[in-house]
This record gives sequence, structure tokens and C-alpha cells, in this order.
Amino acid sequence: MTVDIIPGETFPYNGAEAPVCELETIDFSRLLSHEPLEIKKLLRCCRDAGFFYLDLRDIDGRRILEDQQQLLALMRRFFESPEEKKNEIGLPSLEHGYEPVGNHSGVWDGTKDGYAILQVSREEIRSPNPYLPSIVRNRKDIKTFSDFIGGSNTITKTILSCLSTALGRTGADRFENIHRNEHKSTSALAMMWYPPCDQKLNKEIGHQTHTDIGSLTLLFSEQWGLQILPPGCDTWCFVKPREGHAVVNVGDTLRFASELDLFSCIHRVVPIDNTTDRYSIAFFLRAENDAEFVDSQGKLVKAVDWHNRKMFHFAVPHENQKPLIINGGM
Ligand SMILES: O=C(O)CCC(=O)C(=O)O
Ligand SMILES: [Fe+2]
Repeated sequence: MTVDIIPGETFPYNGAEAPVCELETIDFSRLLSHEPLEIKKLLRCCRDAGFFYLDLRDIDGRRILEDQQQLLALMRRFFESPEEKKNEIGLPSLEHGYEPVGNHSGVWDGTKDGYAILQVSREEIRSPNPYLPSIVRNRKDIKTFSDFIGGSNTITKTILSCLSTALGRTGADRFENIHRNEHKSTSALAMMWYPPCDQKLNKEIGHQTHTDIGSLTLLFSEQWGLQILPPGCDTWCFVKPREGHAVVNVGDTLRFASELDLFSCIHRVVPIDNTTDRYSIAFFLRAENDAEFVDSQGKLVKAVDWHNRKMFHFAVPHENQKPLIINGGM
């Protein structure tokens, strides 16, 4: 196991000092040139913790950091708008559209979630006339979404390809063959806004404990709140935000595709204080809709069915949730 709690490093939370975990860092430029040592390290991270930092500061990755700032400005403008404007198109599909706070279960039993979310699917942004709320349906905003989705797709596909190589997969067995760009998938950009939340008064809190549905998640947040439950550990640990880095994690379908070799780590988001709001951006790389996997229970499942089943499940009250679905069998 390579996930350790950073000795002496803690983060003040709920009147106590909470542990911070030590994740490894992978250099994106080195992955791009398939450097053997970096690929080996990547495989170790995906097998052990299922989470790592991706250093994007070299010239090959830097562009997405600029796109992240553009997207944050767009998100601030969007989430400050009146509710009826944000909700103009509702949720046309499970991976595209807007959902207000409270549409899913929350971080503590009996609570609902504490974030509003705008999703833009890769399928929709590639269409000639993307269907979006009119406050973001203009040339500049569509370019911001497309640049971010295109850049994130390139980064996550690079990681996927390195993992195929690291596992000695060849020909049709390479993971790229179930993530072909011209085949339909539920890959999407998710923009989340957590309004300030008073845990004593509020019933809409944080982001529930879960594993991710898809193959790889590329996550950007400049703010604290994300916690993971490292393998073999019974303590939740904070993931420290690091400038110039994204956080990447393995999701259920890549775990299934790897015959449970790769690790899909359980995580959640908790509110830090009752005065600050929080922004996070996630790109979810998901397999082609028709790709088939054997899940953690030995049952054959299609990528799109796993996605839809788990999405619906996120919304049901905690007492009706099946851990096998929420935590992907972890
Ligand atoms: O908001 C975050 O930092 C993480 C959100 C998350 O885990 C997810 O959307 O799957
Ligand atoms: Fe997640």
C-alpha cells in the first residue's frame, strides 16, 4: 500500500485536526512520451490508491490550467444567475443539463446533497448546435466547454493508453478500443457549485460517499473538501489541493475492464466552513455505451446500463441504497 497519511500534516476540520493523505504525483509530459518509469509508477498508483496527482505545469499540460480559469469564470457567472435561467433546459439526459441542490443523497445519513451541478456531455458539445441554457449558449462559452472537454479527453486518453501498455495489453485488448472517440458514450464535463453550508442548520450537505461510475475522472478544485478512504484504512483523509495539478482517479468500469486489478477508491466531499462556497470541475471519461464488463459480482453489464443504474441510485435515500452499486463493490 502506498497511500500514507502525511506525518504531522493535518487539516483543521470540525474542531479537530483531520489527516491529510499523501498521494503520488505523475508527470503528464512524461506520460505523453510513454516513459517506462512513469508508466510503471502510474500503474502502481492505479492499483494501490486508485488516486494520484497529475502535474500539468509543463508546456504540454499547461493549456488546460488556463482553460480551467476560463471555466471557473463561466461557472461563477452561471451559478450566480436566477434559478429559472439555470434550470432553463432542466436535465435532458442523465449526463447533460442542470440540477439544483438536493437532487441526490448527501454526505451524512438522512441528508440531501449540497451542490448544484451543470453537466455538458461530450456528445452534445460535438453537435453543431449544442442544447444549453441560453445564458451559456453563445460562441465564447461553447468554445470554453469544447476546449475543456477536448483537452480533458486528450489527457485521460493518454493515461488510458499508458495503462494498457503498463498491463501488457495489445491489439483489441487495449482499453482504448472500448473508448473510441467516434462511438457514443456518457463522457461528460461536470461543474459543481457547493453553496456555503451550516452543518447544524442545513439538511443539504456535501457529496455522498461513492466510487465513480466511469473509467477515469480528471478533477480540478482549488479548495479543500475532498476526502478519500484509502485502501486498508478506516480513516477519511483529506486530499490537499495543489496548484498546477489535477487529481485523477480510477472509476468502476476501468476496474471492471481490468478484471478488478485496478482500484476504484471510495471518496466524498464535506463542507469545510459555513461561510465559503466551493467550486469543482470533473471530466468523466466513460467507456462506449455498448462496452461490456463483468462487474464485481461476476455479472455481465453494459457501460451505459451501469451508468444509468448508478445515476438513479445516487438519488435514492440512504436507507434504500445498495452499497454494491454506490461503492461499485469496493
Ligand atoms: O467536488 C469534488 O471535489 C468531487 C466530486 C466527485 O467526487 C464527483 O463528482 O464524482
Ligand atoms: Fe466522485
